Amino acid sequence: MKTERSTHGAVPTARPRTLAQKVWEDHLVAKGEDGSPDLIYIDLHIMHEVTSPQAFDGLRVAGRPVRRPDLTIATEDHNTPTVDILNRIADTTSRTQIETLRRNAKEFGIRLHPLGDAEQGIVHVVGPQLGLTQPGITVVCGDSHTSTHGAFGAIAFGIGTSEVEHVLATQTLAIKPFKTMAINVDGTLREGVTAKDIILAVIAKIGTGGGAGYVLEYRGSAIEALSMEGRMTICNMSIEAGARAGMVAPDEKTFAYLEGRDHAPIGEDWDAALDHWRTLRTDDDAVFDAEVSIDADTLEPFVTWGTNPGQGVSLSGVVPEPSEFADPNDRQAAERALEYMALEAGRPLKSIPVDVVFMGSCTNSRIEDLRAFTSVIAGRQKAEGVRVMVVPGSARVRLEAEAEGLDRIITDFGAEWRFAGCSMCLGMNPDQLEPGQRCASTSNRNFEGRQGKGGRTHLVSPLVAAATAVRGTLSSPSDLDPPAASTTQGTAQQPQEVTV
Ligand SMILES: CC(C)[C@H](C(=O)O)[C@@H](O)C(=O)O
Ligand code: SF4
Repeated sequence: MKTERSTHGAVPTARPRTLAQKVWEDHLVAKGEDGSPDLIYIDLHIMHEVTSPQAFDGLRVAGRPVRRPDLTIATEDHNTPTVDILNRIADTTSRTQIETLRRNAKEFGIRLHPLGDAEQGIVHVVGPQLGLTQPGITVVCGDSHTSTHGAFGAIAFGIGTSEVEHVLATQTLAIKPFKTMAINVDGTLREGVTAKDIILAVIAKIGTGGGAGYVLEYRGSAIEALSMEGRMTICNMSIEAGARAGMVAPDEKTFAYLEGRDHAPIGEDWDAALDHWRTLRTDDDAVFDAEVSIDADTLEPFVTWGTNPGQGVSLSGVVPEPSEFADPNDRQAAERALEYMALEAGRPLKSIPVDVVFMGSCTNSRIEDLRAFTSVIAGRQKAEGVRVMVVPGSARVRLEAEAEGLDRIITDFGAEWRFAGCSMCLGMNPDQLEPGQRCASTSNRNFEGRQGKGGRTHLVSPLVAAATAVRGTLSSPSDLDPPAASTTQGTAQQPQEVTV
């Protein structure tokens, strides 16, 4: 995809810059004067059925075409069922949303990956998988978790429906530059601790509003050690810390992930791209507007106990006492959350039983997430009475998982193996919790009713989700292992295990 903007680094500058500043300045069409927004060029616009209908209506009324259909791509994800996907969608609103997107894509010449297509899936899984998400580009979507794409060193953020219309019409966006915040995560993660635990710990530390107005740059040895999937998990949840965007500087892992993907540059273009991408790092002397540090060595698996993603603690801990919160608002929020979650302060988190385990969402539904999940459940049986749903992020992830035999591990375990989509991440499709049900979920939001009216959500990593599915109570894989002295699996200490 060739865009219309001038050469990379068009704004000559000697001052040390952060990664975000470099990418931003590289996309400036017009600099805003006196505090008014900048106009920036958008390289990639991804769309789904929920936030696009009014934007297309606006274009129709104005008689305007889409300026760059070739930089625009749509997929169906939120309203889609994850079983019987080729049947007529039963719910009228969902069906209308999907049919409207199909009509709009056809009328405006936009590439759409519908249900049943090999590239259909959650919008934030599809972009990277096709190699559309690349270092140094700008990515927007009418969806807050667009921050996911920042894992490649892109500036990627969610926009509202009127902005979607603006981007469709002009391929530009008027927006003020973000302030920059460094999130330094140094050290080595212990076994069983993952990217999801890092980001839950970051949000617990800075709060759900801590990142407001900033683009977060995750850096440090623990971030460098993560796979691209792990980096996507972290950037995905930047919005839950209040930030519109999160980024990781691209490195050899990024390039290796991209090479050979459908839309990755090839030949000389690849070499030229690499030369540019290698410049996309925060300069040594650059100064961030804010910095936060997290010690990776001491992190443990994390779990949320409340109704916002900042209300999280180590899984080995207890439900906190609201009076521990100094801020009266936090105290009140904790009281209300405990009531909604039907939990009492002081209760060990590992004693909490769940009804459902949801393994999916744009936070954790890529192939590596499924590998992590199945590595724990392989050869075991799910806890009795617990419903376990495994939903790949895209049709391609589903195919990959099946080629590796992961689907067999999942169904042998007693879990449901579904088709791709947002599924139980939010209550916009048939996959929902019943009122009062409690769920360990690998998704990113635990708001009241998020997974279905009256449902209760505990956000966890795929490893914790898997161990919880085995034991039926919030657990980490280390709870499943035999004592250190023994290496035998399926012994008397683990009656829940079934040897195959
Ligand atoms: C429906 C969509 C606008 C929304 C978002 O912006 O994030 C959804 O994806 C979510 O996760 O809540
Ligand atoms: S999976 Fe969840 S968070 Fe991601 S886009 Fe879909 S609804 Fe939003």
